[in-house]
Formats: sequence, C-alpha cells, structure tokens
Amino acid sequence: MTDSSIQVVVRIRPLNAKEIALLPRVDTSTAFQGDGGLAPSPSKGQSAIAAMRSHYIRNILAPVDDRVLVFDPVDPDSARAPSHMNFRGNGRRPRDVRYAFDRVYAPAARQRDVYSGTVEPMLAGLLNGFNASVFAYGATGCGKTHTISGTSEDPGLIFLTMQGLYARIEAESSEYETDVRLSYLEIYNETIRDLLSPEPTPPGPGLALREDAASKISVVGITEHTPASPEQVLEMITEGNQRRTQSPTEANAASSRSHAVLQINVTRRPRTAGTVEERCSASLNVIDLAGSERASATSNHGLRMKEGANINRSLLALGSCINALCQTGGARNVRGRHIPYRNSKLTRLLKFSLGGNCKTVMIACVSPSSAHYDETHNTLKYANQAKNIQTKVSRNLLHIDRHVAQYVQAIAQLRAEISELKEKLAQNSGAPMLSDGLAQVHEAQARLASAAATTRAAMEPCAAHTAAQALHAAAADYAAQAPTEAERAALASLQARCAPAAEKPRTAWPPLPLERPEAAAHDPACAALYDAVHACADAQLRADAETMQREALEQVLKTTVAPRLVQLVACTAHTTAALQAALPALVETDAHAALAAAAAQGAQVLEQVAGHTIPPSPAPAVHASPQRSVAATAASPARRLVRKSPRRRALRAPAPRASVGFASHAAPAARPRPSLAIAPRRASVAPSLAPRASVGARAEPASADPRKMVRPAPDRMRRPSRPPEPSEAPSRPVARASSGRAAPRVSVAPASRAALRASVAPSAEARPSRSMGAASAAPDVEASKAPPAEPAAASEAAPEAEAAPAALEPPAPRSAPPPASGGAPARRGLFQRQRRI
Ligand SMILES: Nc1ncnc2c1ncn2[C@@H]1O[C@H](COP(=O)(O)OP(=O)(O)OP(=O)(O)O)[C@@H](O)[C@H]1O
Repeated sequence: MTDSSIQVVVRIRPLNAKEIALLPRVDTSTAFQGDGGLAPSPSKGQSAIAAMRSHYIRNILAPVDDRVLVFDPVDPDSARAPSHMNFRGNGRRPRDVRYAFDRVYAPAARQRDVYSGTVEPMLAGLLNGFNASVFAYGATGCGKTHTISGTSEDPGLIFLTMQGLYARIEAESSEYETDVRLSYLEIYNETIRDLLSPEPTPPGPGLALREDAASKISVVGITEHTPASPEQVLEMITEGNQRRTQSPTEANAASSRSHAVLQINVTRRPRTAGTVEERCSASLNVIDLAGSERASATSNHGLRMKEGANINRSLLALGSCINALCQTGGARNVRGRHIPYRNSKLTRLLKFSLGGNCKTVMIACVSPSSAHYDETHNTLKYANQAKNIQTKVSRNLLHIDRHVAQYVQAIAQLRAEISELKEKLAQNSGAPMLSDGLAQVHEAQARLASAAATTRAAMEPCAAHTAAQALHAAAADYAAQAPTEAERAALASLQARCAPAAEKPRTAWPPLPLERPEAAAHDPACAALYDAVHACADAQLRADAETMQREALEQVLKTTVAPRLVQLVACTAHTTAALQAALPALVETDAHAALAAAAAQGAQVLEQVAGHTIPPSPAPAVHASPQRSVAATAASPARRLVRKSPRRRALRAPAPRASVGFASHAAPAARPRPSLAIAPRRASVAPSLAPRASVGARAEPASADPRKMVRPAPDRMRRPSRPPEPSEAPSRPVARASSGRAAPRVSVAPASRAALRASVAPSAEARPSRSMGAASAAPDVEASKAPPAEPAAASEAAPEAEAAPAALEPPAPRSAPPPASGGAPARRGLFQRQRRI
C-alpha cells in the first residue's frame, strides 16, 4: 500500500467566438481636441462607454508555464489604455494570484495532451489491480464534457483511454486473459440512471446505491457491457450521452444537467495455470460532473433552477468532502474524522475515488473569461485544496487456491501451455538456426562464384585447344577416305596446321569445389540448398564451356577452313566461266569436247558447293563467227550490245547470273591454284582443263551489262583492263547466291557461308585476294571487295601468293600443272585473232 496524492490538473478552455467579440479593443487613435473642437471630447462620451463596461470581458487566466497560472493578472495593455478604456472586469481590481498544479493545460492544448498527462500513466496500474479515477470539475460551460467525452471528430478522454487500454491488453494477450466491462450512469436530481440500458430507468428514485461490509459502493441493477473495441466504446458513450439529460442554458447551449460516471472494470488473470491463481481486478471511474452555476448569473427558472440547485448541492457536498479529506490528510490517516460522503449520491459514489484505494486525477476545467470570474476562482481554490488529499493505493489482488479437483484442469492447462511454448520455442529457435545456415550457404555460394570465375578464365585456352584437336581429328578422318591426291594434300595441310594443338595433352578445366557449409552437416535443408546452388553453378559452367568450345571451333573454321573454301570455289567459278567463254571460239575438236566436259564439271561443282549455275554456252552459234563474237566481247562496251543482232543477244540472253558474279569477281582470279584441291571431290576436273593462267588473267572490270561478262576475252590477260566506271557497276545482286544450298561435305559456319556466297557475288570493286595463308587471318569477305587487279600485276602476284601461305600451311600440290604461258594453242590462236580485229 502506497500513499498517493490526488493529481490535480487545470485545463483552460479557449474563449469562444462570443467571448472574443466582447474583448476590449485598445483604441489609441482618439485625437486630442482642444477647447475649440466641435466634436464631443472623450471625457464627454465617457458615460456612454462606461455603460458598455459591464458588457466587456477580459482574460483572467494567464498560464505562466505548464504548472503555474496566474489568476486575474494585471493586464499591461489595459494599463496603457486611455482612462475611459481602462476598466476592470466586473469592476474588480486585479488579484494577480498564482496557482501551481500538477499540470496546467493552456487553451491550445489538445485532447491527447490531456490524456497523456492524466489517464495514460494510470493504465498500467489499472491492469495490475490499482483503482483509478478521473473526474472533471468546474463551472458550467467550462469544457468538462468536452474534455471527458469530446466529439466524434475530436474524441475525449473516454475514447482515448479505451484505445490505450485495448492496445495494452492486446500487447499482453499472450500472458494474460483480460476482461473489460463497463457501465455508464448519471446522477440527475439525486437519482441514478443507467445510460447504457436499452430500457430507460423507470422514473422515481432510480437505481439504488448499496454499500457492503467492506464499504464498497455498488449500484443495484446497473448493466455491464463488454465492448470489443474502442470504437464500440465510442458508439456506446455517444448513445449514452444522447440519453443523458442535457438542456440549453444561458451559459451553455448543451449543458449537462447531471453528473455522469463511466466505470470500467478490468479483471485480469495470468494464462499460466497454477495451484494458486492470482487474479487482478480494478476499476477506472471517469466522471463528468455537472457544472456549478450561480442562480443569479444563469437566470434559470423552474426545472432548470431545480436542476441547478441539485447540482450545486452535490458539488457543495463534494467540496465539504474535499475539505474534510484535506484536513485529515486522507481518510485512513485519522480515525474518527467524519467525511460527509453521505450528503449526496455524488459523494457516496466518489467516496471510493476520493478517500479510498484509488489513484485519482482531478481535471479542473476553467474558463478564461471574466464573465466566469467567481466560478473560475472557486474552481481554482477547490482544485488547489484537492492537491492535499492523500489516498492509500493498494493492489486489488485475489489469490484463489485451487481445490484438488481443479488440479486436473490445471494440469491440462499446463500441458497445453507447455506444448504451446514448445511450439513457440521451436519456431524461435529454428529461425536463428535457419538464418545462420542461410548465411553459411550464402558464403559458400560466394566461394563457388569466385571458383567458377577462375575456372571460366582457364577455360578459354582449353576451348581453343579442344577445337583445334577436333578439327585435326576430323581432317585426319577425312583424309583417310579422300579419293584424290589433291584432297589428301589439302587435308594434310589442315592437319599440319592443327598439329601443334593436337600434340598437346588434352587439358581439362578444374571441377567446381564441393565445400558444403558447416550447417549442412546437421541441417538437411541447408545441405539441400547448398547442393542445389552447387549444381546450378556447375551447370552454368558447363554451358559456358560448351559455348566457348563452339565459338573456338567456329573461329577455327572461319579463319582456317572457310577462306580456303571460298577461294577454291571462286577459282572453280572463274575456271568454269573461262572455259565456257572459250568454247564458242573453238572449232569442233577433241580439245573442245574436253573443255566442254571440264566446264560442265566445274559448273556442277559450283552448283553443288555454292549453289550457282553456269549453263553451257551454245557452241554452234559461236562456231558460226567466232572472231566477231570474241572481238565484240573484247571491246565490250555496254552500248555495243544494243547494236548486236537479235540473234547475238539471244546468245547472250541466257547468261547466268552466277557467271556474272564469277566474272566480275576478280579477286580470286589471282590465285586459282587452290581450286584444284577441292573441286575434284565430286567431279574431278582434269588438270589440263583448269588453266591457271587463264583464270588468273580474269581481271575483267565490271561491265554495265553483267551478261557481257559471260564471254570474257582471253586477250585481256595481256591488256590492261579498263578501270571500272560507276555506271558499269553491276546493279543486280546475284539472286541465287542466297539460295541457301549447303556446300556438300564441308560444314561451314554461317558467317563463312555468307562470305563464300559474297565471294562469288558480283562486285565492281573486286581486287585480287591475298594468299590462302593470308586469307586465313583476314575476313574472306574483304577479298571480294578488292579492286580489280591489272592482269600483269595479277600474274606477277601469283607467285608471291603461292609463297605467302607457307606460314599457315604448305602450298597445296597442283594436281596438274597448267600448261606454260600461252601453252594452249587454241587460246593463243584466239588471242591472235582478237588482236587482228
Ligand atoms: N478545450 C476546448 N476546446 C474547444 N472547445 C471547447 C473546449 N472546452 C469547451 N469547449 C466548448 O465550450 C462549450 C462548452 O463546453 P462543455 O459543454 O464541455 O462545458 P461543460 O463544462 O460540460 O458545461 P456543463 O457543465 O454545462 O455541461 C462547448 O461548445 C465546447 O465545445
């Protein structure tokens, strides 16, 4: 049991609009007038102003800080004002009295501020079994109901208290079971009415007050309610206030004509069962007293006057109790000292709050208006006096010894509690373990990532090495079954290029380390998680390795195989085109037949490898006038074509698009040699039918009419080519170049395939391509863009080109060396005839 003083706080309500309008305005603008002034002097109008004095109000409360206020302070503005304005409220002199309280709330204070300073600190005690009371005291219209109940927009202490109480109950719900019951009553004209009962209290004496042997006061027949939420409490209180007696008075448009008491009973017991149960029980009384009023001041009549008299009587009884309690220092300290609780129902009801086992807060509501000068002063005097009241506060704890028969129930409760706690423990203990395991798995994952990065860096040379080995093996396999010596030689050179890599032992990249974290040893979830992470990293690494190998192989194909293939096809194309061009000029001989066969075979090879067709030239037409034809072609300006007879155009008409590409592609013409290495795979071209010189001399500039290039003039080998004119650039792409036919037996990467097609496509800027060896280091597409070479230069470049590839592979042996320059009699004759023309 501890001693406790009543906590007294003062709340000053703000001036309302009506009061603000009555505040005096200090007017210093009145001009001084001499004796000659016609306007009435201030002194003359003073009587009228004096008549108004009684209507003016002034502020009689000045808070100094949050604990001290001055009642009726001296107003400095008023002292400076002209004498006719320098009046005192109610004609009194200022008292300038200081009062100190536990807390002073200025007019600007909010509802929550009042709640935080008054009821909130008592809630913890309430739940632990300490009774509490808070009551609002003051004159009518001073803000008691506003403080206690408030409005739905600005709820007061009741709502805020219940909100705080439910929040605390919810927070401790795992440990305690708490019951909240509340009742709401009013004391109106000394009768008690239930405000929460749906049936109104029957008229008459109302509900009876009863005091038991332990001096505990109870209201007979009061209803108790169990709201589920503070919002429900607000609804109930709003409903109860509608039942509360309220009437408009001069002082307050909604004056409460009764004292209202909200009692909140809280009972709590711990969830843990034992042989002895400790049950706490406490009550919180929230009391909104009716306002005291001076009958002379209110001008109430009839029922209002009777109400006022009852209110005053009960408040007077309250004052007497406070006086008596102050004199005794508390009801329990002095024996035999009479406290007149029984003088009114209000004091009987408040007996428990004022002099009993209760922590009490008194909120003295005051008005700052001088119109309530005496009421405010009395309220402050009462409040000041109430500070001295001492109460003894003890905890309402009930120990319930269980009967043996209840032990079974207690044991069952304990078992349920144990299992519940075990569950919680498992959850709580599992969480850190799992999080610890997760952290370890995360660390292991980071280690895996760094190991994978190291492995990936080591994989790049491995991938190139593996690709070279694969190519070496493929070349060896193919060479074993190659039918011709030329193929075998070409593949041998490819093998030789890949040999350095193949001789090295095959390197394998290190596997990812399998380092399970420590937590995985005892936590299967962690182990599974780590294994999944490791498998994921390993799979990623394998995918990367495959990608690298594929890219390395593509690189080898692109740089080593594809350029050679491109050149072979280009040479074949040129050779075939040259043969076809030469055929019409030849008389029907054995050589003609052999050349025709060679041309057909070349066309077939091209058809198979690059998808281009070179149709055989119509020999009989050419035979009719070979010289003219050759001469016309040799001159080969585009405009001549229009002068040709329809018959000749008909001869030219079927000129294949492919042949255009071959003829205009002067670049590979510088190196016809490699064509012999691969062409004979399907249709072996007789060495004598693929004259190197004739192909190499095909540095024909692009013609405006691509078809003119079908029949090249052999003598251009010895004459400088006419530089290409922009207008003569081939304008039509070779449509069939993109026909997509795969070259047989050689798989070429898409890029290389495109380059292959590009090499046989028409290009006015074609130039002699580099050597095969050099081509392996440069994109083959560039070769097709080279400018046309001068025949002489081209023929001179050929030996150099043959020597250059030695760096990458030995020169492919010629399957059949071409005849010496000008060795073909038919061709030489052709050239001679051309010159004559
Ligand atoms: N702190 C405040 N802030 C704003 N308005 C207030 C405040 N206190 C009181 N009021 C207003 O003053 C008026 C009178 O207040 P209230 O009804 O609470 O007085 P009361 O003391 O309960 O009077 P009564 O004893 O006659 O019931 C109301 O309109 C109320 O809204």
